[in-house]
Amino acid sequence: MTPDFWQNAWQTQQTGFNQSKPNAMLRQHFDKLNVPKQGRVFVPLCGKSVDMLWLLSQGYHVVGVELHEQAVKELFNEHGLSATVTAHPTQPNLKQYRADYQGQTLTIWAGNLFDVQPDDIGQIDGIYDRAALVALPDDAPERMRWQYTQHLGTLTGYAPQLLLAFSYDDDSGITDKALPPFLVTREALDDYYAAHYDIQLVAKEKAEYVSTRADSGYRLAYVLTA
Ligand SMILES: C[S@@+](CC[C@H](N)C(=O)[O-])C[C@H]1O[C@@H](n2cnc3c(N)ncnc32)[C@H](O)[C@@H]1O
Repeated sequence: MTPDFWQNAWQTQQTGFNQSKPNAMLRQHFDKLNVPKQGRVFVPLCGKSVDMLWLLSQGYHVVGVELHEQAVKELFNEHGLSATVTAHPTQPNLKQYRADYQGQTLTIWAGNLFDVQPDDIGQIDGIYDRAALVALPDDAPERMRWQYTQHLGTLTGYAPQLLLAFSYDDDSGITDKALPPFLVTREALDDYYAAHYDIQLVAKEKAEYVSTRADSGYRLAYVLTA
């Protein structure tokens, strides 16, 4: 999806992906990454997810990237965090928001993930992908999802990753492929990541609602380790 699509989604409040409380699969499976306390967790396409507050509360520093700057401001404001805002030294489209939270640091780059470089985010010990990979299409010629996974690897050195995804009961009936969230099959995951990670499906839970299409299916949690 283009940046315009997401800016418009936020502006028109089509943000059904926002959660009111920390994700159950995050809480249950994040420790499988073995990220040391005080380690640094990267949250790509982070929105204003409360999952980041949960990660901070567990003793991790969090680094996120989000296109929609207003969402970043809301994240800090809604949790009573006073952000220090800094311009990027060379990239005019990036702005850093930073605050301390319970002894840890929350750093969010407001801007496009593809403009962010490894030096901007520093050493990363773990990655949390919820509604990031599935938010991107993979149609040729852009292959945005492929580009995302390769850039994520460059940014993080393929740090261990908790990746949340979903599947439908019956994929054959899904015809609307124009809007996110997109189905990411195991074959596609292997294509993106198998050269760098061991990919383990650690949970598959039946759910009545797995996407904005209201199709029932399964919530999936993958742990990716080098
Ligand atoms: C489906 S939402 C998920 C947000 C968050 N991960 C969550 O769980 O609530 C996808 C988010 O990615 C952001 N986004 C999309 N493309 C982006 C890009 N290229 N760089 C940074 N953020 C992007 C959108 O603005 C949106 O907030």
